[in-house]
Amino acid sequence: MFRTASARLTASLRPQITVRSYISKQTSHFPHKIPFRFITTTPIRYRPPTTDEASKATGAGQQRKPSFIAILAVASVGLSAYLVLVKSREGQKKAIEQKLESRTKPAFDKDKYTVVFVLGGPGSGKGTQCQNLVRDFGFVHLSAGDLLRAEQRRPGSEFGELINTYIKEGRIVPMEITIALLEKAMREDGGTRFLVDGFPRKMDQAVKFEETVCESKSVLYFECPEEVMLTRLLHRGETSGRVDDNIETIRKRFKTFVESSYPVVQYFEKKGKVKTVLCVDTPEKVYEKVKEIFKEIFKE
Ligand SMILES: Nc1ncnc2c1ncn2[C@@H]1O[C@H](COP(=O)(O)OP(=O)(O)O)[C@@H](O)[C@H]1O
Ligand SMILES: O=c1ccn([C@@H]2O[C@H](COP(=O)(O)OP(=O)(O)O)[C@@H](O)[C@H]2O)c(=O)[nH]1
Repeated sequence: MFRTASARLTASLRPQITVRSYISKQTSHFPHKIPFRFITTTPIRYRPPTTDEASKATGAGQQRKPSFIAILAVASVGLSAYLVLVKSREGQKKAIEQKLESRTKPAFDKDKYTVVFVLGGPGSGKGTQCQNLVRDFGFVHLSAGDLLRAEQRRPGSEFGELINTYIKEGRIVPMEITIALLEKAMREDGGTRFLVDGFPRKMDQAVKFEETVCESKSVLYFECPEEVMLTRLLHRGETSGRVDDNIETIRKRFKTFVESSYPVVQYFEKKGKVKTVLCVDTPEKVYEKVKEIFKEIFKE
């Protein structure tokens, strides 16, 4: 990480040094002083050097080797910037942690707010079905992945690089960040019925969210064979522009799902909250089953 930050800094500084020294040489030596190679013993009429000759004489355009001191200076600037970023990121993470720790009850009362967790492997169709539920049941769709990607793109975000790294590696972003984003989105929306899509993906997230934000009413679980999810994700990857819709990251996401996320489904199963839908059929057929389940749970 440090290397990347300092390398980027070096890269961004290097052209400026070259351009600046080129300009200062241009103004101090040319045209008042004629470069040495244009002074000859035979008197000739002065002709201004061509751009090519001038640049050869001044050394502009040539690859300069940065001195050791310059490299050291750039590296230490890079390191300091990186340490400041880490300190402020850690500070912010700690502040969220403390805020959550200090709560004695969830921020949202489960009798006034309805939270349904929508779980399933990557590419099982969670997002697709959530859109149908928003249309027919007046739910607000909160995709944890979308919220993380938005935070990653937000200019000035302390977590942008960290989120990008976790997503690219198919790992689960530290829970404080995701929980804070979900809670903020719930507050800002002002609705009362939420589909929390793709979260919780790990036991610590499940426990912390229910303790501090809101207890879930139900869990919708999309069961899907890996080969089917793989085909869908590779197809989605052709247009999604997502850094994780590629074969290498997809394999890692499957592993993370089996090791960390499936235990969450089992945890809620023991509590009798899970409704499972097999989703190898067409989106329309899958939705028929989902709709029946929602009609049953939310009949009013
Ligand atoms: N039942 C389905 N049959 C075929 N393709 C589907 C089905 N459901 C979703 N898809 C497609 O598969 C891809 C992954 O679906 P998506 O809803 O984004 O999954 P998830 O949110 O679980 O990652 C998308 O390109 C979507 O259009
Ligand atoms: O609570 C979450 C939800 C998502 N992610 C990250 O976001 C990626 C994409 O998740 P999303 O739900 O958008 O897509 P899916 O994997 O379900 O297709 C995951 O692989 C994780 O790296 C995370 O860290 N925590």
